[in-house]
Amino acid sequence: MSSTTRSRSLSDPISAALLPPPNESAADREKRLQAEDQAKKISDDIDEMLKAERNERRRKKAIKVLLLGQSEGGKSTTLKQFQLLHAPADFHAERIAWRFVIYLNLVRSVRRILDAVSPDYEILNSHLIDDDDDENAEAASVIISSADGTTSSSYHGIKGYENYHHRLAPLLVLEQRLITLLSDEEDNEEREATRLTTNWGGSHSSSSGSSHNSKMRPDLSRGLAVVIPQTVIHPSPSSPLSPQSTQEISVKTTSNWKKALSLGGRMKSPKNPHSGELEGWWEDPDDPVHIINKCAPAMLDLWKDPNVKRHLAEKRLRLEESSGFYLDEIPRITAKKYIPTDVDVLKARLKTTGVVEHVFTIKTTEFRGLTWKIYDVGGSRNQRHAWAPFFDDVDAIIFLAPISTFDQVLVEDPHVNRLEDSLLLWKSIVSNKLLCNVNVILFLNKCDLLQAKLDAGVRLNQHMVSYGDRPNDYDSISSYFRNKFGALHQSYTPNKERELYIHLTSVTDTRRTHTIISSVRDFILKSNLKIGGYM
Ligand SMILES: Nc1nc2c(ncn2[C@@H]2O[C@H](COP(=O)(O)OP(=O)(O)OP(=O)(O)O)[C@@H](O)[C@H]2O)c(=O)[nH]1
Ligand SMILES: [Mg+2]
Repeated sequence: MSSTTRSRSLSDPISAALLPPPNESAADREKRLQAEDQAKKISDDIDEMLKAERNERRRKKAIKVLLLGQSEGGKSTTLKQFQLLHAPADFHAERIAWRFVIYLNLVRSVRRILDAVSPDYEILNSHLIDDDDDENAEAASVIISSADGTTSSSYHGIKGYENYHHRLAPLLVLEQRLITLLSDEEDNEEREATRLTTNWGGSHSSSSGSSHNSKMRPDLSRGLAVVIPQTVIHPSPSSPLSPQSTQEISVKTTSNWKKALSLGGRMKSPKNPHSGELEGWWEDPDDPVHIINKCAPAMLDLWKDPNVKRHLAEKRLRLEESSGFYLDEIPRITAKKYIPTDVDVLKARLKTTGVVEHVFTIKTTEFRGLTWKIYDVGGSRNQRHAWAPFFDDVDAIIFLAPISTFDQVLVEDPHVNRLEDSLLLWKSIVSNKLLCNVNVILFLNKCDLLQAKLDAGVRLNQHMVSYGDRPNDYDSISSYFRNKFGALHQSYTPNKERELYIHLTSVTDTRRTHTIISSVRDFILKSNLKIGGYM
């Protein structure tokens, strides 16, 4: 240390105290400098130790992120993207298990079509028929006779309905089997929950699941749910449909379903000819693929039938925009040796119940490995009570608002517009005092579906009067939503310093989502370190 560094202002009492004594001898000076050097070394060592300790603490502390938003908003899909980016080996190891969910999603789409073109559909919806509408009035006359039991084969909406129903009946039976497969056989508690959740079992759901990890919080459930239509197997084409036949239901499963279904116990590769082992599921006569594969031509015929298409258009059923849509890829999905691609897994619809914790070790250039805990929650209304226990020590929230849903209603309450629900939910999150210091990142999601909807001529102002006569194009509408959500944050946040980051996303698009996730990850990391005083 040079003496020039000590030329401090005498008005500073510390500087004055540190000044060398007047008339200091050369020997004393040497001694003093040595002592100062030693003191500095000790101080540097302490700094170094503190830094190492801080790094260690930083390494150990998990960053906690909550994924929030309404059901079908894209939370679990965002989580899959995190996994694909940061734990690709795990993602790929689980890929094969998603085959069953994808089959279920496919069966569901087929069922929705069959229901929509069924003669009984009109019975269920007869209260909607406008007497002034000639076409519907004609349908109504058929309905009446159908209700009398006299028109079992006289439905003239789509020709060949009975034939389709007959050819596709095995799929409806398979549905039940797939649900059983997806529930965890080894876990009685979960199996009970599974049974309770399904209406065809005769009882009702206990929904927000039980915890399997005693260390987890009370509401933390590791359960996932397979979204499938309620299983109503029609005894005959003209039998009345259950009013709930197209309702979504959940089957609780544990994370074990992925392991259990990954490659099956009897499958080995390469196989031993004497062991009874199978090379792949396609050699197992009990595997669902055989029914799926056999029904493929009938599925294709149904989906390509111009009459069916016309009926769906009349009923404004745009299956292409619904979750878990695979009808455009029937030959590939139903092939005996089908292995789901990354995109297939991202598109698969699996409803979440409770709160599911996922732990990642994320490596960045700055950190060798930092633990991230990402909580994926169930977004439907009856699941939202489970969110609050996670609010107290969360570092960031990624809120997903699907903006393509402006013309849709909630599954759980058909009187509520889905976008209105998202806005209200957003308002309640951003105004929450417990969350006032939590970073909030907003994903305005399903932008690809928004674009498709606008291309199909759907007008926003017919569903949101406040939009007025502004242009009905993607750019205008997406910035309108950006401003609307942004303004709510601005008005209601208790922390006016909090910056809001808004991204327009389509979280099934891997390349773009990975770029967004990386920037969100770095932002969360930086602000977390800032708050912790590490930067
Ligand atoms: N086309 C398209 N599909 C999406 C997008 N985001 C999600 N999906 C699909 O929408 C469906 C619902 O997404 P999820 O991620 O399961 O929704 P969630 O928010 O987890 O829903 P809950 O678990 O019920 O709360 C899935 O089939 C996804 O593949 C998107 O941006 N574009
Ligand atoms: Mg989910």
